[in-house]
Amino acid sequence: MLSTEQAWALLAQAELVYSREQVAAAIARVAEEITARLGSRHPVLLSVMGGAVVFTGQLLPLLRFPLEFDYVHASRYGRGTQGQELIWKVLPSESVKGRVVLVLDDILDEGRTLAAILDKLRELGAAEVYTAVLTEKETGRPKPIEADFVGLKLPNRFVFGCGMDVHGAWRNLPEIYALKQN
Ligand SMILES: O=P(O)(O)OC[C@H]1O[C@H](OP(=O)(O)OP(=O)(O)O)[C@H](O)[C@@H]1O
Ligand code: HPA
Repeated sequence: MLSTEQAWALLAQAELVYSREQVAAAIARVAEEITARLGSRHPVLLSVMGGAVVFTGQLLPLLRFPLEFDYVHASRYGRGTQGQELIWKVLPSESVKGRVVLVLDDILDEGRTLAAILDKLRELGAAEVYTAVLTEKETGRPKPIEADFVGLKLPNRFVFGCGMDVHGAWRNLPEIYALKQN
């Protein structure tokens, strides 16, 4: 865990990538796109804990149509900055069977997390699966999946804020920052 001083030092040295106003505008646009595409489908929204917590909390009140809410918990970065094998902490519930499902996540980086979640949902018999991400990192490398709804594009840097953590800290920030490059 970072010490309190280390957490503040990381933030002081970081670069602002998107302001809270830019994040809010992107979420409002994504909400309109989701409404246009899924507003009549009574979907199950599946939030990927813990990173999607801020995106989910800001998006849901902008969706004025019938939906159900559930969550999964999968992690492959832990407190580090390099992805490892995906660890399932809470699997999708069987109630996704036959349903239109919209998966919400904070970031599409290498795409391995969402690809594994989509595989699991299809295995459980979801009828259609869509994905909405607050951010997508432009890694310059091919990804196993493409998101249906994307809020903001990110540079190929380690970022934090708006649900994304740096060594476990700063998910709570309303802006998005890039970690100082060494
Ligand atoms: O596209 P990928 O390279 O697979 O990375 C994206 C995933 O990484 C983060 O989760 P993390 O493993 O850090 O768990 P967390 O949500 O608990 O922070 C993020 O919330 C995404 O789910
Ligand atoms: O750049 C990132 N920041 C925080 N969490 C992440 N999970 C995947 N990529 C990132």
